[in-house]
Amino acid sequence: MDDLAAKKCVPCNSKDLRSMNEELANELITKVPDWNLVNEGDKLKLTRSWKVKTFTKGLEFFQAIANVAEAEGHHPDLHLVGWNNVTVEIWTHSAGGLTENDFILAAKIDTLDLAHLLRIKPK
Ligand SMILES: C[C@H](O)[C@H](O)[C@H]1CNC2=NC(N)=NC(=O)C2=N1
Repeated sequence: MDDLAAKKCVPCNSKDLRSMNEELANELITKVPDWNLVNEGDKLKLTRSWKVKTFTKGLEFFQAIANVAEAEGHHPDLHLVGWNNVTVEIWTHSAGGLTENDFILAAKIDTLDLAHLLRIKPK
């Protein structure tokens, strides 16, 4: 399975875009091991959480992700809770579940250098 981060998302309005089954999702999640595969009432999603240094750095974090999403035409759900807790959820709304687009977006987000925005976990 080639490098997901090097791939391009396909338009979500293509008629043959179908959500994948859990078996394939369990295979693909190994390519983005820092993400969680969650099943929310039979809808599969990818999620990942971070702690940011400040509320405004959380917004910078969102902007960096938004730039990737806009370039791909594929968008995550962004949550900033309790001023410094960021959670990103990714799924394909038009397919009602997961498609390869979601894993591509997650892999591209993982290539971003956002360490300067994050609270370093105490060892
Ligand atoms: C026309 C365009 O492809 C759609 O509106 C896109 C925009 N971004 C999207 N992002 C996600 N995550 N799911 C979608 O179904 C979706 N649809």
